[in-house]
Amino acid sequence: MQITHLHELGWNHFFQSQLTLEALATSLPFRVTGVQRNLIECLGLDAQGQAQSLQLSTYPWRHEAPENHPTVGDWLLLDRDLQPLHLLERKTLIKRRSAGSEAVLQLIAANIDTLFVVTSCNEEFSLNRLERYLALAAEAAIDVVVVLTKKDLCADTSEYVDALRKPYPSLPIEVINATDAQDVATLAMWCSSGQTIALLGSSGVGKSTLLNSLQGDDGQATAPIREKDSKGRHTTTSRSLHRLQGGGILLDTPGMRELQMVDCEEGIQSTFADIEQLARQCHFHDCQHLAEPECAVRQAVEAGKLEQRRLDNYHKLLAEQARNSGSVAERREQDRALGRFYKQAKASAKRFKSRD
Ligand SMILES: Nc1nc2c(ncn2[C@@H]2O[C@H](COP(=O)(O)OP(=O)(O)OP(=O)(O)O)[C@@H](O)[C@H]2O)c(=O)[nH]1
Ligand SMILES: [Zn+2]
Repeated sequence: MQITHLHELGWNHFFQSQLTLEALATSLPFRVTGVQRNLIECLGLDAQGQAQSLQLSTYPWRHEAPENHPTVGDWLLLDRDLQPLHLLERKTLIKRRSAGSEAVLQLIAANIDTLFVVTSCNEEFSLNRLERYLALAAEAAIDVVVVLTKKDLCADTSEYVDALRKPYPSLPIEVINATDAQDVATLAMWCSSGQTIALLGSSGVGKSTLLNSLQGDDGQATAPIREKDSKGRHTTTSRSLHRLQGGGILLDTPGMRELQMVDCEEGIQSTFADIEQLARQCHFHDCQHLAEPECAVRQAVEAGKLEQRRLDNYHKLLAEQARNSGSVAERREQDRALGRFYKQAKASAKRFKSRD
């Protein structure tokens, strides 16, 4: 990816304002384009203003909590010798619980401005799934645009739009044929220079198709680009960042799939603001809206004002997030305890050694 100005990578006032004038003059911001095991890939301008893609070791972060490790989309400050100084504060962050039984917090992506939640005008469309995505985005404080694909294969798309409009009147919804570049141009206003976008959606809804259409003639840029690192070695970089026709950046990482709710209570609350509002009229202030008497939420369901499905999903997502957050917190505590154990073991080993 060729760049001549950091703005093309998404650099803006939010990040710049974190730097003192001195830091601005003496350090170099690089954007993280990929993280693989012990290597961080990043892209920026060197001291001569030349575009550079670099691979750096994650070693300086080895003692940091998972939340403080670099992730795709992060801005990393380097010194003039291209050595890492520190990460800049994130505008937004998407995280998840890792797959498998181990409850480890994984960072998915940082500094996304707009999330395109992609779903199709067919049986794949699921309000439950959309509510989950909306809660995740709300928790990360990322703006959402719902993109309904495959309109060309659907006789009447209004039922899908209406189902979303009712609970979310101000949510931007775009109905498109993802294979048609002209149609996809309706998304241009979110894809201008300096903007970072990500796609979220199930397999087969048209994310890759949409990416290709948004890239226009630059479509081939989807393939990994080989660039030289600071030592002149060839590296494959920028695999997760794609430049769009409008100048924006699309951040595409495998981790966006199978997102689970972690630390997401506020996101769920704002996504289900109607239920939260009704809950204020429940007789018990800690009403769970299950079997309590004088529950305004259940009354709304009985009166046909609130879908039973929506209430069920609200309960399900809250339970899921409580379970995941709990286990992540437990896991953090275990890690901390293990860290203390290692430290103690090291200290006593030293003591024994000094006795020899
Ligand atoms: N007719 C039509 N076909 C579409 C549209 N969007 C996607 N498709 C087709 O649907 C199939 C799946 O699209 P992909 O772009 O591969 O879906 P994806 O979301 O990237 O899927 P994963 O890579 O599995 O996550 C492809 O054959 C596309 O050509 C659309 O709006 N209209
Ligand atoms: Zn209630």
